[in-house]
Amino acid sequence: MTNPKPVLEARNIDKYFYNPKKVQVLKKVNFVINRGEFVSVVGKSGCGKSTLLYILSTMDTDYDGELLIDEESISGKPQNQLARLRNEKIGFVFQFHYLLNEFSVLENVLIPGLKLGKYSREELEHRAMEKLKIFEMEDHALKKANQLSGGQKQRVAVARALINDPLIIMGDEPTGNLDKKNSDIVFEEFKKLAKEFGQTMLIVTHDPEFAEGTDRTIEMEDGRVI
Ligand SMILES: Nc1ncnc2c1ncn2[C@@H]1O[C@H](COP(=O)(O)OP(=O)(O)OP(=O)(O)O)[C@@H](O)[C@H]1O
Repeated sequence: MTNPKPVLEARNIDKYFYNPKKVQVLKKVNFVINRGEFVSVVGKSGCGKSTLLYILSTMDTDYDGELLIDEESISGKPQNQLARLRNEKIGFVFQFHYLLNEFSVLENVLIPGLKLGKYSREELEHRAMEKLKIFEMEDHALKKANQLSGGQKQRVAVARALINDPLIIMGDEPTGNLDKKNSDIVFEEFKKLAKEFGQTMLIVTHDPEFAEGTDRTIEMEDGRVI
């Protein structure tokens, strides 16, 4: 067995909100996600899951403790460096797909690639088609995003998250807005990414079935990992 390689590490993360009283919503959160792990984060509404994901995804920098991505401490880095790191290393899938309706499926998938600027437009189109194929969406590539069903849109959102070959995919309730049938389909796609591609993923979910299908579950209660 090769040694596990840490992709994401939270060390003693504390987070406070002032509304207007000071409230601590994350309390000494510690964990490591290793390469190839498919991990879910569960816990009751209000326990701090979204707050944690916001910090882990480098979008919220106002916390105490340390965050390491790819074995590098990123706490205290300037915003422009964080933006680049996010684009390069993290793929996002949210509850709502956030596709641009007036753009084609193909364009939606390649946009984060254009932003990163590592590949030419031609290469990106090729890569985008490859990602769409994983989810059997390649035949829809030239449709406008608003011509797709909810489940199809979310599959495109997952393909988009993969365009820059991220180190880790983070999801906030990626099946939360879908009916049972579509949520099952999207969940199967996540499982396929884990099994066939060894993609590292950290997914916040309310769905116990989804959590059960992941390699490991991080359970939160009142701002702590239990
Ligand atoms: N911007 C904010 N200002 C003040 N308090 C906040 C803010 N955002 C979240 N909170 C509080 O922080 C706590 C954790 O919220 P968070 O959204 O992280 O919970 P969650 O576990 O993701 O909940 P849910 O499952 O309902 O999405 C809650 O008590 C919430 O009211």
